[in-house]
Amino acid sequence: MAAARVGLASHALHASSSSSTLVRRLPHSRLALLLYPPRILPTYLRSCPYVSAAPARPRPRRLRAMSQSAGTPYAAELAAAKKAVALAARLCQSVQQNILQAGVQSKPDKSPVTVADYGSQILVSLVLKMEAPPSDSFSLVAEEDSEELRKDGAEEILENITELVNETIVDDGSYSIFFSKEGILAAIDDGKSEGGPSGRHWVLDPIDGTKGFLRGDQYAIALALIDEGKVVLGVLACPNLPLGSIGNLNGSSSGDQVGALFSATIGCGAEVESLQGSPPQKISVCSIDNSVNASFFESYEAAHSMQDLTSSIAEKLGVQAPPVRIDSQAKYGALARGDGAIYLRFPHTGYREKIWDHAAGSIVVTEAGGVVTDASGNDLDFSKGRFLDLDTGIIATNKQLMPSLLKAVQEAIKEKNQATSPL
Ligand SMILES: Nc1ncnc2c1ncn2[C@@H]1O[C@H](COP(=O)(O)OS(=O)(=O)O)[C@@H](OP(=O)(O)O)[C@H]1O
Ligand SMILES: [Mg+2]
Repeated sequence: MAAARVGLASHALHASSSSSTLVRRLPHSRLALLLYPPRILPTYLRSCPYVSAAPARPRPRRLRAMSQSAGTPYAAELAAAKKAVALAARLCQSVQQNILQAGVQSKPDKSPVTVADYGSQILVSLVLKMEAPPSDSFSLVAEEDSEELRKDGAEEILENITELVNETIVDDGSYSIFFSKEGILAAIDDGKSEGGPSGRHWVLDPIDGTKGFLRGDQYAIALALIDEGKVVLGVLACPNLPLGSIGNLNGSSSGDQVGALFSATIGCGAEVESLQGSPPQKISVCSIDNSVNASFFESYEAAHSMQDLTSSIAEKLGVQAPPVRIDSQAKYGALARGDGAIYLRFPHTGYREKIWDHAAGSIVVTEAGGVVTDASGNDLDFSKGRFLDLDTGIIATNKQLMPSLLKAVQEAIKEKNQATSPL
């Protein structure tokens, strides 16, 4: 089956270069740092050598306050999470725009994505520390750490990250904070938490789908909160995903707007809004109950999922449509709003799934009425640290299709194992 490809580089360029409603212009306050009591300031913000008040700049572009339903559980955390990923998305968009303009994607050079990865993680960590309600201790389980940046030869990249982060903060205007290089390294290492079954842990993939990011295609900034071992909220910023459906599966959107922000809080449903700040709309998974009419998502990268197995599953279900291959957790977002019916992810043997690749996406889908399980039908367990301890793969769909999907998955796996096992 030929795969439909959702690549929207030209939309991304358009979206990020347009005069954006993502921001509103507010006077830059040099006093902002003083508004936060020292006990909730990040360590690196309390240490004078690392940061200083940023020089005032004209016309800061402060991120618009995101919607927040007071009285709902985790409302303040959700507002902070949305603001964090939207700010990080802004940094990523500007880097991706530069990559595409410079034509780096045709001759892969990992350094721009590295700068964006670290920059995104620093900004998310900063916003969470500044905006989320203080808890006993701040715990962030994130993909990046500073080890590589502390090595000889990494000076230029560290310089670039520092500059980019500081520019993004000044441009936004919410905080009068200026990172030194040491502050940047310390902020990255905020993400070294191991997570676990007790307490609260933020879980972050600063750029999920790095290969898609480099290609100019889909990627996501994925942030979730785990409370006592359960994912309780998730946000997915997908800067290149059309705000409307990609249901026609040919890569073009039903409208011109690009940049979707998915969010979900446990027990409160899932929503999508524009990354530029439109009112959130409730979303739900599709209601298809006959798999013949279903379409399915899988990884864009063949190395990330066993496509022979997914095509055998699709065949057993009678799926007619070609697979829709999208990078990153944008797949979960698209599934949650009914753009497709099934998500299949079957990494090659030996790969261990990380919690930041599924925490945000899975709650967006379950709160939209879907089901996310491993290949044996077990719920995903986010309480075991940085890895998911899984049986074989991850599948997601609506409640009606799950029984037949599980049956097809188990049959296809059995056949594959029989075909590969020595006699
Ligand atoms: N070998 C292998 N097998 C399975 N999965 C892997 C593998 N290697 C990486 N990864 C993880 O996949 C993340 C990207 O998600 P997807 O596979 O859905 O998207 S993509 O098609 O690769 O773009 C990708 O996330 P990022 O590293 O954040 O891009 C990885 O965490
Ligand atoms: Mg990832």
